[in-house]
Amino acid sequence: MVNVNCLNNIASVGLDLFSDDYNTESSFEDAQAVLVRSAKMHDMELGDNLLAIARAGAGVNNIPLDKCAESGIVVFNTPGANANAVKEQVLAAMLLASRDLIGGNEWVKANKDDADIAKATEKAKKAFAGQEIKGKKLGVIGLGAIGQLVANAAIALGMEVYGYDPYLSVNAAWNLSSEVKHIVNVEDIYKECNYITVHVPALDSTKGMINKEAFDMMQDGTIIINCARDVLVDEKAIGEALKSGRVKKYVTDFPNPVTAGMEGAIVLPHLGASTAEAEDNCAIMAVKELRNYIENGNIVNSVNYPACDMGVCTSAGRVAVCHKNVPAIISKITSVMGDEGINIEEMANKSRGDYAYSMLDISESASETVVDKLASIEGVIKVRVIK
Ligand SMILES: NC(=O)C1=CN([C@@H]2O[C@H](COP(=O)(O)OP(=O)(O)OC[C@H]3O[C@@H](n4cnc5c(N)ncnc54)[C@H](O)[C@@H]3O)[C@@H](O)[C@H]2O)C=CC1
Ligand SMILES: O=C(O)C(=O)COP(=O)(O)O
Repeated sequence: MVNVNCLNNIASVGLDLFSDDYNTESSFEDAQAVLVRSAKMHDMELGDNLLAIARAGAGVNNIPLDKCAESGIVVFNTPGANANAVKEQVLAAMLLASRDLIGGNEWVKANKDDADIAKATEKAKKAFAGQEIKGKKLGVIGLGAIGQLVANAAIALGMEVYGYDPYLSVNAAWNLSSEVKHIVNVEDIYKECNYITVHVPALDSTKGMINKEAFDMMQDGTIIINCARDVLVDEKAIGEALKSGRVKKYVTDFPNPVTAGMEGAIVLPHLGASTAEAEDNCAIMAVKELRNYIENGNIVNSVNYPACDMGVCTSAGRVAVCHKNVPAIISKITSVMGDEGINIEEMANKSRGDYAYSMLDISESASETVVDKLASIEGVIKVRVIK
């Protein structure tokens, strides 16, 4: 039985994909596999039995990726599975920041008992007049799964779109409308755009990237949308930019003690991925990734170990080894097999930064002796007999 712990609510359509060999009611301490959304895991004690964590979503800043890699715990996310939900929220955010629909609706609620509300409406409405997004310039910072959908949708809505992503993958570039203007210096976005939306992960290199210097370059009345992470925007600086009129509206998906009451901000309670469709997509992808890793040893969509996929094992045995990415370790692993008279029928080795992963399809199932010998090699972190 494989113990699975869910740190957040995970859509049942995903959990239903676990076979009877999985117990999805496990405690965290006893779990071999964990499913998580936004629960913060940095201070959690990671058990020796824990093999994998799947983030049903995109952002992994709530998970201690290096600590997991060091312990041979493979962390997965679900790239793109909630991107459309966030794209639709960004479109709504641009419209909410452009038309005072929230203020207008509040006025209606406040005047609901007025028998003459229809007449009063025609006088009051000028207070809620807005602007159109068609023809305006939108800057998209980060053109991954979400950014590219936002950019393409904005083109379809008649906006002029500037896109910035120095690490853009070739696949992502293929998906991007040719009408998106390729920006190589992010300052051009700050200087030129009426709307700016950010879609980068929270990393040391991106924290506070939208700061005072950025606001100083912007035009008065710029609208900022942040459905990525609060830490990307310097909150003191945006508070001041809202006061001065440099920024007209800040739409953020991340309430905190600073943003929650910020004048000029529209603050949403982290709803970007909260659609039935996105929750189902993420749960299905996360469970499939976990099962593929637990049952076959394959790594697909990991954020701390390399991709490594040998399909379903057709040999008599398969061993998977999480190890450090250091010289001579592969020859030590294969020597153990040779010394034990085991034939390696197929093998894969992949590395990612300081860590690597080897899978060996072998002529017999690895014995305890083989596992002990592999585990004692310096730099080997975790050895698993898959078959
Ligand atoms: N509000 C919500 O509920 C949700 C928020 N998110 C947030 O949105 C972020 C992006 O999500 P996805 O698009 O799915 O991720 P992704 O990994 O597909 O795209 C991120 C993009 O950012 C780019 N990037 C990294 N550093 C950059 C920099 N300094 N400047 C410009 N571009 C940079 C990368 O090259 C990549 O193309 C997530 O990391 C997460 O924090 C994601 C899903 C839901
Ligand atoms: O996928 C992401 O990065 C998100 O921010 C979504 O978070 P959630 O799964 O709604 O807690």
